[in-house]
Amino acid sequence: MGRSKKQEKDVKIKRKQRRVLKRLFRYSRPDWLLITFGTILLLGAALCKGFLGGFRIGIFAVCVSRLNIRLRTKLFQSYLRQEIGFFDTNESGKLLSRLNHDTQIMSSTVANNIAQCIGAFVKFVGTLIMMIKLSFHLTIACLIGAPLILIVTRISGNAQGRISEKVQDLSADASEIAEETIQTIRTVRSFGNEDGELKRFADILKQAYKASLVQAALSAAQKWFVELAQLGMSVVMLSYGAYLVRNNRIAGPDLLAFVIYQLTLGSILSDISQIYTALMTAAGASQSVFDYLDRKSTQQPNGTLQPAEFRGEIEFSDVSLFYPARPDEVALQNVTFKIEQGQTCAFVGPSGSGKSSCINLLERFYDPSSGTILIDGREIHDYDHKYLHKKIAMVGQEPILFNRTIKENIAYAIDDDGDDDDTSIRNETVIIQAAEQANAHGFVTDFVNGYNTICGQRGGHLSGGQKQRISIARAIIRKPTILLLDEATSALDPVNERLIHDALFYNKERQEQRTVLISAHRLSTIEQCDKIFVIHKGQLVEQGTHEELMNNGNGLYRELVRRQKMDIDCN
Ligand SMILES: Nc1ncnc2c1ncn2[C@@H]1O[C@H](COP(=O)(O)OP(=O)(O)OP(=O)(O)O)[C@@H](O)[C@H]1O
Repeated sequence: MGRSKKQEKDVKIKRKQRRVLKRLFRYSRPDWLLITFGTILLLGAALCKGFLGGFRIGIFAVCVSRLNIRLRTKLFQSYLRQEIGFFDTNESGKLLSRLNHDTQIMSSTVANNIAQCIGAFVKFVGTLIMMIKLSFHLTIACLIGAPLILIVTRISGNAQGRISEKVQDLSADASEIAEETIQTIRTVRSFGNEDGELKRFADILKQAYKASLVQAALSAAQKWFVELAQLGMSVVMLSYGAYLVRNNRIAGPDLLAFVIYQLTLGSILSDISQIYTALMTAAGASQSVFDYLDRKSTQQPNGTLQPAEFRGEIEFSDVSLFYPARPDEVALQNVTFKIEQGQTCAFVGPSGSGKSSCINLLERFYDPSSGTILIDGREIHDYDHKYLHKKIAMVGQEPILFNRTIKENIAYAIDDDGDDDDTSIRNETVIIQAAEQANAHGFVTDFVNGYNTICGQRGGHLSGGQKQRISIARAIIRKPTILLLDEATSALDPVNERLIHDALFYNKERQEQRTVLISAHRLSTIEQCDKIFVIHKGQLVEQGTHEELMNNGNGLYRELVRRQKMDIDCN
């Protein structure tokens, strides 16, 4: 019974409220025009706010993407301009982490905080003006703690910037480990060392996590300090405000308004402090990116020479080389030799003696530390970069193919002057010709997809010998005047090796005048060379034809040949 009484009472109250509301509306009826106008304004404002808010988010998203694209393109461009020594000392995983990860942090933080920074600044100035208008003395009292907040923010922001730099470095190290492990997964698997690599990776991430904890602690401490300082400022301001009211130097309502402004200013200062910290964190992440962006290649700039005639004479004059990664060890020492146009010459010598280094210098992967390299009597760096690499082609010790079709890999060296049918038919013909010369046509046509077979990452879908032959085809398709072969046929069986050597340089009458330089361990393959250079511990110790060198009783070449013959006989 009691319950129904309570319900009746509630119903009565609700009816009363409704009546009051209806009455209120009735009273407002004369102002319906103004109310309608106000409602329209309200809706309009809400719509505008929503529209502008959405627009703002969209615009900043676009800004982030544009900034990111610009940064990444510039950074990638800067990488491509660096000398090869740069890549010897800066691991690819690190470079990729900078390119993909750090640039993302930079662009998103900067683009998102710029607007907030400007907004906070405008609000700060506006609020300050209003406060000064209400009471200059109170404003001064209120701002007494502000410099302290700014100083602490600055110190903490800078420290967080440094930590952020460290975290980015560590995350680049982790990328490096992941990249290296994935690239070398066969070796890792063959030693069963997956756990070891995982541990290396996780240890670095743990270090990054520890640094992030310090960063989080700093940021929390900063927040507490700012809040505390604001509280202190409010206490000072209120005590002083009460004193001013008591002495009739400020009206009570003005003090109330001032308090509201002061609270607003406090939250703006807190925003500014957070924005500063975020910008400093971005600055930390940016440091290495900017270091790479600003880095100038240490290699001598390329020249502009593009002579109509390129004969292919090579001359090393007192050339020494110290690799940037090992600046204290000499790789080549005072090497001097001359190779005439069209000659086929070979570098021989024990492993690590400096054969590839000579070839690296001719590719301009490195500049000599001293001495000069002349081609057709002109210093190698005087030639235009593209021109030089059209005239000089190289097949390296570990030929790398792209993860494209065989056709595309061989055509990599062709300058496409259009994609019309004529060009592609012409290209197809030269691709097959080059593959035939490199003794690759046979095995390529045996594949189900022929020239459209995908080679896999770094050519991983092909055997070592197949990779070498595709690389040779890619090198000779340009009809280079100088051909550098650095152990380029080492993975082939002797029959195939002989066939390629015959096709490339021993049947000279079939060839255009081409200078060929071979670095080889299998000495039987280079006996017919016009000149053989014997390199030992970075020095050129002998040179001559096979017969001349064999006649040198104490010569290193004769000794190397003897040892190889013994090995063959023993086997
Ligand atoms: N990029 C590099 N950075 C630092 N040192 C290098 C680099 N490349 C080669 N070296 C060093 O230079 C020396 C000569 O190496 P090079 O590759 O020219 O020898 P090589 O005669 O071609 O050896 P191999 O017959 O084993 O291929 C070696 O001591 C080697 O360790």
